[in-house]
This record gives sequence, C-alpha cells and structure tokens, in this order.
Amino acid sequence: MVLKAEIHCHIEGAASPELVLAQARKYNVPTDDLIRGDSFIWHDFTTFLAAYDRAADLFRTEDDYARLAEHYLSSLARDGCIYSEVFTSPDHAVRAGLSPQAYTDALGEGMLRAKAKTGIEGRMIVTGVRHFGVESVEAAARFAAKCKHPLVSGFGMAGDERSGETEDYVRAFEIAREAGLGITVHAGEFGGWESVANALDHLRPSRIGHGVRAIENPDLVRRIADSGVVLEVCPISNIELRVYPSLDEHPFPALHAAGCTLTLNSDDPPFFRTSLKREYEIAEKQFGLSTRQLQKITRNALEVAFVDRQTRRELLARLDASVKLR
Ligand SMILES: Nc1ncnc2[nH]cnc12
Ligand SMILES: [Zn+2]
Repeated sequence: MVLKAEIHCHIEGAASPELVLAQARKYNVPTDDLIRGDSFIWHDFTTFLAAYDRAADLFRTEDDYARLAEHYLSSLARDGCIYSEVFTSPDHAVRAGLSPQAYTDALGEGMLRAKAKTGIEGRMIVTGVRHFGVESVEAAARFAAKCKHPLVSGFGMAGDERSGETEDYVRAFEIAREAGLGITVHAGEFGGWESVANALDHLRPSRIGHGVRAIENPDLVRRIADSGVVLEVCPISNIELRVYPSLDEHPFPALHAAGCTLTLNSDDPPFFRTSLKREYEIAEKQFGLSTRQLQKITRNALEVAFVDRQTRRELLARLDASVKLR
C-alpha cells in the first residue's frame, strides 16, 4: 500500500453520517432533513455549508470532539495515512457552546489517542471562516497565535472566497505569521484565477487550499510551479460541489504536467462520499499516476507539512522505508 498524508480536511466535515446520527440520538435532535440513508442531504455550496453547520452543531462537549478526532484519524491510519492535518474552527466551537481552548484541547486529546493506537501523527490548522467577516477571522488568528497548543501549527481561512476583499484579511494572516504558524488559504475553488493571485500577493501562503482554478491563467500556473507554493487539491470535492462537471475536466493532470507541486486531500470526506484512499485511487486510475508518482504526492505533503524538523525527518523516513520495501 502506498503510504499517504493529508493536509486539507475540515474536522467538522469529517464526521461520518453514522457518527452524526449517534450524536443526534444523544441530543434528541431530528435528522430527517440532514441525513438520508448513509448520505448527508445538500445540493449546492450554500446547502452544503448549511448541512455542515448542522452536523457540526451535534458536537457539543469536549468528549464529542475528542471522539470525532480519534475516529477520523484512526480511519485514515487504517488506509495507510501516516500524517493528518485538520482544519479546526473556533467559530464552530463557540456556536456549540465550547470555548475555543476547550475545543482545541479536546481535538488534540483525540489526535493523541489515535496516535497511541495507530502511530498516525496529527496537527491542527486553526481556520477563520471568510464569510463570517474580517473581525471573526482576526479573532481566529488571535486565538491561534495565543493558544500555544503543541499540535496547533498553522492558520488558514476557509468559507466562501467570493466574500470580502482579500486585502481585508492581511492583518489576520500577519498575526498568525508573527506567531510562527504555517499559512494556507482557500482560493481558486469558487473564485477564479484572480482569487489565487490575490491570495499569493496579499496573504503570502506557502500552500493554497484547492487553487485548481489557477489553470485559467498560464502565467499564474508558471508562477505557482516556479515558486514551489503547494496546492492542496481535493478532486472529488470539486466534482461534488460542481466546480468541474466531471473528473475528465479536472485540471489535476494539467497542473501536474506543468510542474506544480500537488497534494491529494479529501476536504469533507463523508459529505462528498470520498476518503483519502479514494482520492489516491482516482489519481491512479483516472489521472494515470504511477506508484512512484503517488509516493511523490505523499512526499510533497510531508515536505510542506506544518511540523518541526525532527517530526518531518521521521515522517519522511517512514515514507522512504515503505518505498524501499516495495
Ligand atoms: N470546500 C470548502 N470550501 C470552502 N470552505 C469550506 N469549509 C468546508 N469545506 C469547504
Ligand atoms: Zn476545504
């Protein structure tokens, strides 16, 4: 099995329908309009975000969040994943009635439990939600900068990238950068290539969440390839959210051929009926990547992971050992 690493997954979006149903029973909340069979109910980006918020609302205590993180990272480890970075959201914690610190500590506890059971290494990227506004994203950055949790190593921004001007978020990213956190930002998913260029110009991330619509501008593709900025590509998410009509139209192969550094990720796996394993399978079967190229995708993720030097060395050594064994 090719070892895997994931650097773009929203923890609230990683809750399986089974787990969400168990939470709904616990809190006596009806789910008829949230889950049908084994799928979440939504049909576009707006209704997806609403379903995501409703599922998140069923995680209310520290124990709930610890179980969510343990559950997700353990499932990744079963599929050969050795490293997982999850996006966390202080805004969702507050909505659920928990302090951002209690929420972060609980997720960290769940990640450590998964590591004790399976060896998977985990980190958290605190995110602001762009369409909640500049003040809320700055509050998330201030929390990320001061929380000092050993597993919080990055800051990012998710949500609707068409909301607000990118320049308005500069201060939030400066707060995070000054605190020594790694920087990533969602762009080039629902916004076009200009959104990616703006993010690079103003927020100076080392990684872009999605970024696939950079393909609309060949100069920008060259800039990304030359700069080494890494794209956190989530192919099935892009199809399910109708960024592209089908995998045949997905720009992964073109970005790869142009020399961009790419990673594979699941984004919100049960919402999109995917998993990290499935993303690697699609890269192999649909995009034609060889085993060596899939291993390079994992290497790309480990090389840009928001971890200290020693942890990176250990993770790369695990990957290298698995490559030699094949
Ligand atoms: N695909 C996505 N794009 C933007 N924000 C998100 N939050 C959760 N999933 C997201
Ligand atoms: Zn995302």
